[in-house]
Amino acid sequence: MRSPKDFFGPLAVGAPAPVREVPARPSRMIHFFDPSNEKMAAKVPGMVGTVDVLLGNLEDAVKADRKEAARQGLVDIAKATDFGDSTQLWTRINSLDSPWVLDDLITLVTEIGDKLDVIMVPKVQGPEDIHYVDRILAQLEARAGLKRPILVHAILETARGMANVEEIAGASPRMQGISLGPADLAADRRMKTTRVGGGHPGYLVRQDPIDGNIEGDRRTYQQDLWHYTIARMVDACAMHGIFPYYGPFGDIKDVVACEDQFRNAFLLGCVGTWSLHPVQVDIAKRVFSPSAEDVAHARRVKEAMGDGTGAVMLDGKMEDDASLKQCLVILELAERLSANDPELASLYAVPSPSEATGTEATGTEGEAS
Ligand SMILES: CC(=O)SCCNC(=O)CCNC(=O)[C@H](O)C(C)(C)COP(=O)(O)OP(=O)(O)OC[C@H]1O[C@@H](n2cnc3c(N)ncnc32)[C@H](O)[C@@H]1OP(=O)(O)O
Ligand SMILES: CC(=O)C(=O)O
Ligand SMILES: [Mg+2]
Repeated sequence: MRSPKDFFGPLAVGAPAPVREVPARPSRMIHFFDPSNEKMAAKVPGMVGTVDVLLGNLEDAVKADRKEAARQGLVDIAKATDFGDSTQLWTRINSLDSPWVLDDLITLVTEIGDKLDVIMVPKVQGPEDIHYVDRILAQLEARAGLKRPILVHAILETARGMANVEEIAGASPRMQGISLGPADLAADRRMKTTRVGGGHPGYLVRQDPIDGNIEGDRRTYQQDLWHYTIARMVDACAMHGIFPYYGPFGDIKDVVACEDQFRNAFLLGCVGTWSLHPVQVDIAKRVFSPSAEDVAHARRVKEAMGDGTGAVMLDGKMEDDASLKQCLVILELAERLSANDPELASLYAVPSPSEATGTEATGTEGEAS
């Protein structure tokens, strides 16, 4: 364990100082693309500004004989593309035990380290994996003369990683967030599913027999296979001031269940999800942006609560310091998203920067519909 005094010191001479706080940039959808797939890669420049994160994937879903092409494809795209202020560039490197990962890190940090915001590390087993990446990144950043540190995102996709999730979340000031990896995690846990995320009709509870008739008509209720895992990941991330994400939803055609899965994660505290196909981008945007109704309600609670202490009645419900805190989470998110999105700013009636210097916006519920 590092001493708290050393935690924010660079791990290599000449490397940029670690961040003290993870930047809270919008990352509602981490959009995956395969840089070795020419058709898919050609679409990437056109997606800048329409997605919060573009992620060049080098790991699973890229064929073994296309690994070098994917790495070089990502370098070429990053060099040729201006990602602007509203889209980040991330990558998912190959796993730490693979023959490709060292070249992934060396090439990407050296060639496009100034453009890369976050490196996603798959199959993280414990804090030792983050420490390994942390030191190598510091050395490569120093050699490349980078001025800002590249952040690290872990995928939770092994039972050991799950058991160590709190230590992983706090392993380095580089830690930006954690995503659920339901496909590998299911395999590693020896779950009996064959899907990439989402629910399963067999995982259910059944209504008690009526009048003792076990063969009678009894309702069943499908349960959420991922509830425990996501909730624990959210707690680990919140505890360490980093961001939790749902991961992939593989049933691309089932946009309804995809939206449900995303919304469960949003309600439990996740800030975003992965989009694997263009059809999932708008679902993620819709789900991970709070509704206009929730924003308007949060604003009313804030106004009604005055100095933020005590209890008031609003529409027949008790509001107090704790419900206000929940409302502030919604308002802070709405303001952050509005800063880059005039449509959301108008939907939420968030004042423009010049208006914000005057008095606070009021009477907005009618406009935010
Ligand atoms: C468990 C995990 O590790 S999940 C993470 C790893 N997996 C991934 O990254 C998968 C990424 N996504 C994909 O590979 C693809 O979307 C697939 C294989 C699922 C489906 O691809 P396709 O069969 O081409 O889908 P489809 O025909 O509906 O595509 C429609 C168009 O969208 C494009 N497209 C598909 N996915 C993407 C994407 N992720 N980004 C940009 N464009 C895309 C296709 O190239 C196609 O373009 P066209 O209209 O010019 O022909
Ligand atoms: C996300 C991922 O890699 C998985 O589900 O295995
Ligand atoms: Mg995986």
